[in-house]
Amino acid sequence: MPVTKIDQIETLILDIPTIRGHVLSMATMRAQSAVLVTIRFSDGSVGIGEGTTIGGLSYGAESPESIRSAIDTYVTPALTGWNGDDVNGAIQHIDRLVKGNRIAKAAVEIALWDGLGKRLGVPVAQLFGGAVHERLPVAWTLASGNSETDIAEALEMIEMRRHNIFKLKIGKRSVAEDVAHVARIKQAVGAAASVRVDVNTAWSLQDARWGLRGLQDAGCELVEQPLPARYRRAMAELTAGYEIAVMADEALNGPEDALEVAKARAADVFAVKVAQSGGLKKAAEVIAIGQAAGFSLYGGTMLETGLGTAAALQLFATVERLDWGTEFFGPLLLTDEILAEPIAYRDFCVEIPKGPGIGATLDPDKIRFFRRDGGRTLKAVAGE
Ligand SMILES: O=C(O)C[C@H]1C=CC(=O)O1
Ligand SMILES: [Mn+2]
Repeated sequence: MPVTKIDQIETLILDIPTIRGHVLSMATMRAQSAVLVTIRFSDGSVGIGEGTTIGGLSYGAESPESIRSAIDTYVTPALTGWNGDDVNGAIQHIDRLVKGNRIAKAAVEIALWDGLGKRLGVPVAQLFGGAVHERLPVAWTLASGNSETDIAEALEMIEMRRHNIFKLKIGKRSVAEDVAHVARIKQAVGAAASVRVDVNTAWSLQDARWGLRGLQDAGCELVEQPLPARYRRAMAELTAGYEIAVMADEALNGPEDALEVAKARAADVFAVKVAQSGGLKKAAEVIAIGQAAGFSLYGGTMLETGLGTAAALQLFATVERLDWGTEFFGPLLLTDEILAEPIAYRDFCVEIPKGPGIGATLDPDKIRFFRRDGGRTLKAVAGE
């Protein structure tokens, strides 16, 4: 049988508005920008992948533009002509040629797994040993910037049975204001929901000591990345010092970071993100390190569209225990769906898409409409 080669790798940026302003400590999102990767193979098969970050360069070291340019300039020439079935060889080759740029690598790797799964007629979960879940619990992020709006949103989500886990984005206001905001929301939802917060690295150790004490007294169950990613010793101090669970997010850029965080006991929980880990395989390694070191796990998102979300679901469907559930709600934050068949959310869970590859098919009209080079301006996309 002839080898199935990588013929072409195409990239484009999609700008899709969010349903409301998403207020994070480092940026307010009004649109999400996703890099879509399409790999065409010599047998006519196609694989798709997504590389997405949050708030331009305000979340991490990669931007939509840098993701696209890293792929076009360095990854594509190195992989053109490569055996498309040799996903491991392709990943290792790129790792030797390109340092960092984990989100760019993840986008290409997802498209490679998708192509392989489609050619074999199996879901990507099968390539990782098989799914052990059909659905996973899914959180929603309350980040309108206003307590009353957040409360109304939370109550509506509980009523619809769509979410009963809420992650509140804090760190923009003073610690005292944030704690009061969290307490108001927890009081409003009561025992019907789990309330957690994400500080996105905004606090100093001093802020965090007051913050964690106040949050746990308010009934908040978990605090995500209160301190900058490099502050492992201070994160370890917080982890040991309070009952509230501490979760590492920005600190986890791949398996090497996972090992360091584990060694330092610099969290209780790993938020595992496919993009930040550098792909599905690397995310599986982060998960393995977390499990081996006795950490709890959580499926994290970069607020990907349905495409990146479907890819993540393929991996997390294979994980035995996700004690803190997942936050794979990205498509629900966007005004429009780019998949021909949307990912299903019901009974407080997200369902693992079925079908070969990552289980996602694009709606070509939506891609045409939202592509950045389609002639529309970012401001028009955001409805300004
Ligand atoms: O975890 C983050 O920092 C990013 C993200 C995940 C959910 C959300 O609302 O923002
Ligand atoms: Mn986070």
